[in-house]
Amino acid sequence: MSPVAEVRDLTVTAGGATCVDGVTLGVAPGERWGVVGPSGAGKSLTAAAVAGLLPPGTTAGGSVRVDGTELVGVPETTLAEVRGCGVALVAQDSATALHPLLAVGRQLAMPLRRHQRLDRATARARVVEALAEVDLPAELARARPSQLSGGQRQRVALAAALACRPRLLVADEPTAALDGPVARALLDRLDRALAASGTALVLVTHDLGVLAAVCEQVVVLAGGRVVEHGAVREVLAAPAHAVTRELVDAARLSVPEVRA
Ligand SMILES: Nc1ncnc2c1ncn2[C@@H]1O[C@H](COP(=O)(O)OP(=O)(O)OP(=O)(O)O)[C@@H](O)[C@H]1O
Repeated sequence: MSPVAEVRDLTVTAGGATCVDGVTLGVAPGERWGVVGPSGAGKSLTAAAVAGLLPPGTTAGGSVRVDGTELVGVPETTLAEVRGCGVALVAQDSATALHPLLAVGRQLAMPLRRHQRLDRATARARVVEALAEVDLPAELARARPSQLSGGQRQRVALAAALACRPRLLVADEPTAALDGPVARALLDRLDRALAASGTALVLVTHDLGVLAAVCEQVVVLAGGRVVEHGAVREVLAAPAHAVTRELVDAARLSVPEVRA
């Protein structure tokens, strides 16, 4: 099967500095990759490039293909099409991107109608389904984000990302703003929603426990470069690079926690 995402020799420069330097990565359908590394390693910029959402002031080189469509050096219109349904992003602050006063259902339905050209009734049904996938009741479609808890808002952001049934979800520290039990509950929903839809995942996390619980493959970045990659279980059990060893030592992760 052709890969969902193919990243080849990706570079991202900002203000004359090379922040991502030659990253290569292939994501197969349904596969779950974690991206870890110290602060400033280039994890977020790599994730943003894969999602076609690099911030202004940055320039990408190399190649990022999602579902066969090139994202580097293409017009915003092409990126917008791919973001519609090929790839979706959920970030630490995704919940804050929701309009606080606009009903949840309307916000989730808008991209479905625009990108998938669903009629009103079909979009509404899909919104209810997307909310159910993250364990939120249909009535919540009528609520405004300002009426919800932080955890509920982040679940809505996750439902919004998954509503179009993207082939790839890019999640950049999606639980960083949530406390322990709420974060675990969100990851549990993410896990189940991905399993149900067969959506592949690229997950940026600083938490090796989260990595081990959610992902099968990992890429370790340092200084914008890939220093190690492979199966999570193997990399965490026997880290080959000093940076990975430091991360593992810091997390004091026990091997039985690692996802099979
Ligand atoms: N919009 C931007 N403009 C200029 N430089 C940036 C921008 N975004 C990131 N950088 C720089 O690029 C480098 C990599 O940043 P990035 O956010 O990808 O790292 P990270 O591994 O996600 O770090 P953290 O774990 O701290 O979030 C850093 O040196 C950062 O200062």
